[in-house]
Amino acid sequence: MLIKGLNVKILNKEILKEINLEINKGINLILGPNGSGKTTLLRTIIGMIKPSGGEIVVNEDKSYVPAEFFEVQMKVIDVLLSGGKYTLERYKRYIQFLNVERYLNRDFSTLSTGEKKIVLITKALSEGNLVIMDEPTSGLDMRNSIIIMKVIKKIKDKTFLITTHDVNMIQIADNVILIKGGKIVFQGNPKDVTEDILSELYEIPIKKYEINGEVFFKAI
Ligand SMILES: Nc1ncnc2c1ncn2[C@@H]1O[C@H](COP(=O)(O)OP(=O)(O)OP(=O)(O)O)[C@@H](O)[C@H]1O
Repeated sequence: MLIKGLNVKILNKEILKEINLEINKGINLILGPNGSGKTTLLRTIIGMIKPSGGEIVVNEDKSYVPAEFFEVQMKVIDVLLSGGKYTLERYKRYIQFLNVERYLNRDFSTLSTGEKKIVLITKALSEGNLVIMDEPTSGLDMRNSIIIMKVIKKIKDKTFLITTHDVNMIQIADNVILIKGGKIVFQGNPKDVTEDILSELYEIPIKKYEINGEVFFKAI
């Protein structure tokens, strides 16, 4: 996917300013403070918001996991099949990986927040080649967050565009995009994300730690 000179205005306010991005296969991770424009960018890519300028070139099938979702009175299996594009066969792999079998005949509205999220992630992973996920690990416990991250990391043939507030996801990314005030302030290799860059992004001191070769960031 290619984004060229993208501008988005909402109620006459510039929310995204001159966004240029090349999004390739692997994990593309977007981080930025609250209100920086992450969700607006994802919503513009999926066509929910009309840009005021620029161009988005997408050649793959998109799927989307929103950060917040509406209650629907549907069985989980029908939520998965909604859209009517694919049969159940298509979903079996990730139903199994993410242990969703046990919910299939439950009413979606009766699931917990985290369980709902896992169902929607199962759907998105099964459907799209460009998988767009808004804070997929928020609301998930540590075990489920790790399971989702490991599953995503194992998938080599898809393009992921993921927003998060979890700076420790940086190390599993192939490409890191930092956004502030509607502008891209950094794009590149996770290894090049320094304490200084993150401290400036969030306007608090952040320190980098290495434990057994793994990198962690922590606000101090
Ligand atoms: N429909 C709207 N009307 C008015 N302002 C909006 C609307 N949608 C978004 N905004 C504003 O645009 C800015 C970017 O919002 P957005 O939801 O994209 O941020 P975000 O980076 O996803 O934030 P968060 O981390 O809090 O989820 C915010 O200042 C928000 O208040």
